[in-house]
Amino acid sequence: MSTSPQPSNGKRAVVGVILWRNQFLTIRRSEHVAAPGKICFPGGKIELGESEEDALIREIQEELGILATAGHRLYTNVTGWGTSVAWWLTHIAEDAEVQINEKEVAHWCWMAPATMLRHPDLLSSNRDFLASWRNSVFSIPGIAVPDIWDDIDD
Ligand SMILES: Nc1nc2c([nH]c(=O)n2[C@@H]2O[C@H](COP(=O)(O)OP(=O)(O)OP(=O)(O)O)[C@@H](O)[C@H]2O)c(=O)[nH]1
Repeated sequence: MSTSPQPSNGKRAVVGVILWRNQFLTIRRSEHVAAPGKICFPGGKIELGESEEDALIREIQEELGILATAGHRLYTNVTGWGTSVAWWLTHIAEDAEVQINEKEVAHWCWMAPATMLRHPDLLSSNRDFLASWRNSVFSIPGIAVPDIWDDIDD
């Protein structure tokens, strides 16, 4: 767990890290939301009085039309724009059928960590999450940091 030096603006968000065969479930944000077209994990803002777990499950249902379960919190940071983000290991059923909400999500896919880290459209705060994982600030059960990352600058 890490605390970033940026001050928080009081906004809180939660993000779901969903794994399948050494890949993460990633979305491309739609053109109608903040940070349009950026690549990131599913998630969103935590409403007043809502727990991180409830917000996580609600956001994944809204964006992907699937029922998720919260595993545990992997990491927290504060984005460059002041939002406090909780990053949760999250589980979905093997046979879950994703149906994206096109107002919020343009596309989804499974993406290898190194591909995500190198992606030109990656949401910048996700680079911090991936770099911190790579630097063993936290571990993600079920997946090892890929060796190929030795070649990538962070
Ligand atoms: N969904 C998502 N948000 C992320 C990620 N990483 C990250 O820093 N965030 C930040 O978490 C916050 C949640 O953003 P969001 O725009 O997805 O939330 P939302 O759907 O509730 O927004 P809205 O209701 O205003 O449309 C934003 O500040 C966003 O930049 C990520 O991987 N996925």
